[in-house]
Formats: sequence, C-alpha cells, structure tokens
Amino acid sequence: MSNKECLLEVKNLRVEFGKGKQKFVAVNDVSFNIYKGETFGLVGESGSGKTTIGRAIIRINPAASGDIIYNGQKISGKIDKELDSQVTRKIQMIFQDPMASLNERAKVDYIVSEGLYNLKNYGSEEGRKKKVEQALLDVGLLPEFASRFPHEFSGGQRQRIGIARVLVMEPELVIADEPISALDVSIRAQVINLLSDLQKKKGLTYLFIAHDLSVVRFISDRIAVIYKGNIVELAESEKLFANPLHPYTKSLLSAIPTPNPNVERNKIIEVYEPKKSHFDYDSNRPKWVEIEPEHYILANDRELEGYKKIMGR
Ligand SMILES: Nc1ncnc2c1ncn2[C@@H]1O[C@H](COP(=O)(O)OP(=O)(O)OP(=O)(O)O)[C@@H](O)[C@H]1O
Repeated sequence: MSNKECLLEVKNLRVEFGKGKQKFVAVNDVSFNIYKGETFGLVGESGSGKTTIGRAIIRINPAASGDIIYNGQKISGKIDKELDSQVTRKIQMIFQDPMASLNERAKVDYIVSEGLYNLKNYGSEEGRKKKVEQALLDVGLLPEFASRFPHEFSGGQRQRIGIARVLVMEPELVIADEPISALDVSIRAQVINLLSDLQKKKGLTYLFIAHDLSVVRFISDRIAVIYKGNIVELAESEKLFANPLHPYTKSLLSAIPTPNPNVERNKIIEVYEPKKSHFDYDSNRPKWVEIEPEHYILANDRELEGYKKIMGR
C-alpha cells in the first residue's frame, strides 16, 4: 500500500474470560495495525481467539490489558459518550451465520435500521427509509424487500441483509467474521465480490476473519496468523504465501487443498505441535519481532536466529 495511514492500532491486547483458577486467556499480547483502505486478514483455527479480537475492537469484550486505538484515539476502556457513539457507528461487524444473526420476527426494514434506532438521533423517518432503500440496493437487493421477513430469503440473500445493516451506518472499518463460512460454496464468491466492490465504492477498511487461508489470500493486503490467542506471524499476503516462516503458518498452508487429486493423495500435511514450553512464561519466551519490513514473527531468540538464517541474513 502506498498511502499508509493507520486506522486501527491494537497494542498488546489481552482478553481473559473467567476468574481465578477458571481464568482463561483467549487473546494474549496481540499487536497489529490496520491501514486505511486495506483488507487485513486474520486467520487461525476454531477457538484461536479471532472472534474475541473482533469483539474487543467493537468493545463487547473488555481488554484485560493493552490498548485499542482508532484514528489516533484510545477506544478501549472507559471513553466519553461522544467518542463512544462515533465509534459505535464507524466500526461495524458482519457475523458468520446469517441464519442465526437475523431476528426472525422482524421485517427487513427493522433489521437493517436497528443500528440507526440505537443511535437515537438518526434523523427523520423519511431519511431513515431512504437509507434502508439505498443499503438494500448497495447489496444487490430490491428496496421492496424491506417489508419482508428473513425466512423469505436464501442464505446468500440473508448475508446481503446482514451486510446492508452494516452499510446503513456508513462505517469506516468493517469486521467481517467468517462472512462466507456458513454459505453454500456456490454463492461464496458472489458475497466476496460484493464485499470487494463495496470496499472500492465506499472506501471501506476490512478486518476479514477466516479459519481458512485460501479464503483470505486473494482479498487481503496483509494477513495475520493466530494460534491459541497469539499472533504468530504477520506479513503481506503474497510474502506470507511465498515465504512462510512460522511452523504454524506452514502447517496452515500445507492444509490448503489443491485441485490436483494426485497431489492431494500424496500430500503430507504438516501438523504443528509446539513444544510445551513455547508459550509459557519462561526465560526464553517468544517476542513479537519485525524480522524484515512489514513481516512480523513471534519467536524466541534461538528461533529468531534460525529464521534469519533461512532468510539469508
Ligand atoms: N464469553 C466467553 N466466555 C468464556 N470463554 C469464551 C467466551 N468467548 C470465547 N471464549 C473462549 O475463547 C476462545 C477463543 O474463542 P473465539 O470465539 O475468539 O475463537 P475463534 O478463533 O473466533 O473461533 P471460531 O472460529 O470457532 O469462532 C475459545 O476457547 C472460546 O471457548
């Protein structure tokens, strides 16, 4: 990206659930930036903490420590009302399952307007209706659909409704949490294309969450790989694919299916099993290091030496 203006900074974010002996660290010391206008992919297996990070950014999950900075202003912890309503509007999240995330008893008009209603002073009723119409058009649905109920729509159309309810807020940063995982394979590309078109048209910035590297590869400018609450590697997409360093990134890459059955049959998937001590807080605990420009890795001193050798330095 030529023009690198930072929209979101996540600094040493830690999110915990439970207390005392039950305490569980879902996100551990995670740091990354998202630049204006880019698509930032966040990839990792189920339970790795992806959604928790998204929910921390929209301030549903409180940060146990660390900061979240949006457009230069700290938005984690206690913030004033004005900033709160600003970011509530500007940062929006699209959810995975369009079947579960839409209120069945409400009409599309209400569903798409919900965020506006929460803002209280959303303007005139006529203005609201116009916004809903425009949002439906933007996602390729007819304005008449506003008077229908979610069950009248297919999975793909429902996800479009989910996108419309985000667009109506005129967001800057959209967190798309596995937006196509629950959809039929045949319509996934349509939804991805819609998201790309909307990004161009409206200058949106995306945090795109997925468990599958192949999904984020072509739409992401940069990708972060997360394992058990720790981001282990972050790089520009093509760099990550061309030169993955961390063994977990390698194992994710090796798991991507190829269209060639002969290759598939003989393929060895590298399973990542970190040494028990790796993420412990021992003396040689891994650090988050920029190993080359825009390429970060979580490694302890010894591993770092190894990676540098691989890179011919
Ligand atoms: N409200 C909560 N209370 C307790 N534990 C939670 C809560 N929310 C998430 N967790 C735990 O935190 C970990 C990370 O969950 P998270 O949903 O962020 O993972 P994920 O990478 O998004 O996975 P998935 O793809 O399955 O959604 C999981 O072990 C999960 O069980």
